[in-house]
Amino acid sequence: MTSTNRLVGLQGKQPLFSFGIISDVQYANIPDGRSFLGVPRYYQHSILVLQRAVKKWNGHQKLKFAINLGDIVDGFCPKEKSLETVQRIIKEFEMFNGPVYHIIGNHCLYNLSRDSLLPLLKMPAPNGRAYYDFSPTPEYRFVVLDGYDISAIAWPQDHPNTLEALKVLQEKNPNSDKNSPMGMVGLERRFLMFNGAVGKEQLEWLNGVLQEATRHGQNVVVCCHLPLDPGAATQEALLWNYDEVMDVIHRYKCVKVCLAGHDHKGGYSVDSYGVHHRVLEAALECPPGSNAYGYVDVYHDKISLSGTDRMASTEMIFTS
Ligand SMILES: Nc1ccn([C@@H]2O[C@H](COP(=O)(O)O)[C@@H](O)[C@H]2O)c(=O)n1
Ligand SMILES: O=P(O)(O)OC[C@H](O)CO
Repeated sequence: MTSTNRLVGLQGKQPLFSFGIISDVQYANIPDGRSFLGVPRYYQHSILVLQRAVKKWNGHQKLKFAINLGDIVDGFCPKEKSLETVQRIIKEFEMFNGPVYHIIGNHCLYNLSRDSLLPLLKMPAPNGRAYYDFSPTPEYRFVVLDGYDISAIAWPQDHPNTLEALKVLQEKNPNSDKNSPMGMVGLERRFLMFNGAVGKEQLEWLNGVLQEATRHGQNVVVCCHLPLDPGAATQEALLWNYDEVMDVIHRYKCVKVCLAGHDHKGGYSVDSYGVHHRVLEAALECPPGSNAYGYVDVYHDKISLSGTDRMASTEMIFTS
């Protein structure tokens, strides 16, 4: 037995690879505030959480990449400051010694148009898309979904995707404030303007990626700003067509874990097909001095999230 093997034996199995994770930084250089429901939001402190995350990730030394689950800037950021604020946050992410994979969130889109946002976030996606996949090792594939593909906040006002989204909201949400779920019942409460859907073309693309991953025997992690399982998030935070996306995912056995942000308190569930859903606690809601970030160890048979402070640790063991 070599000394390395002995060490592995003592410490348990070594991960195939590891990566850093954070969500909903929602930084703005404005006084602290509260959500609509009164939850405190620490707009200026959140950048410190991000800085501490990056420092920790760099100290770890073995993280292959980091994932930002969306909403790096807050909607209350004064619009004349949007560009410099987004650039400032991206610079903080760039202090990480490795690639960072970004996902767009509603607050990003309140600040900048999709066209200006995407080049700044340097997504590895062709044709101006905000959905993509990457394979950090032969055993794994990551799929990043754009939950604001069909959305009333993500495209020019006359864009077909905006018009399609407005039609959905008109049919599903009776309120004049389309961000209000007032009077809406159960899962129908997700039809809010700050959410959106994955369009038909993206669904077909997802199906193709999962087919290919299955052919290559890869495990898949799906990431989306908007949660995909009612068990892991409040109804008001779900992707409009989470059910259609999950129908595609459940056709295959390769998707083991879905990661999301948006629902700031965080959540965790395992659905009836054994897919793990982990919604991450927001950096924005960390009172000064506290944190919400983590790193994830990836194995053949499980994914283990080690969270800091407000981000709970979660061991996700695969059932098949
Ligand atoms: N229960 C709710 C939640 C939200 N709204 C509307 O959405 C806007 C954004 O909400 P935040 O949680 O990000 O503050 C808020 O300004 C409300 O218009 C709502 O009506 N009811
Ligand atoms: O981060 P926000 O302002 O989009 O809030 C999202 C809600 O918490 C979803 O329930």
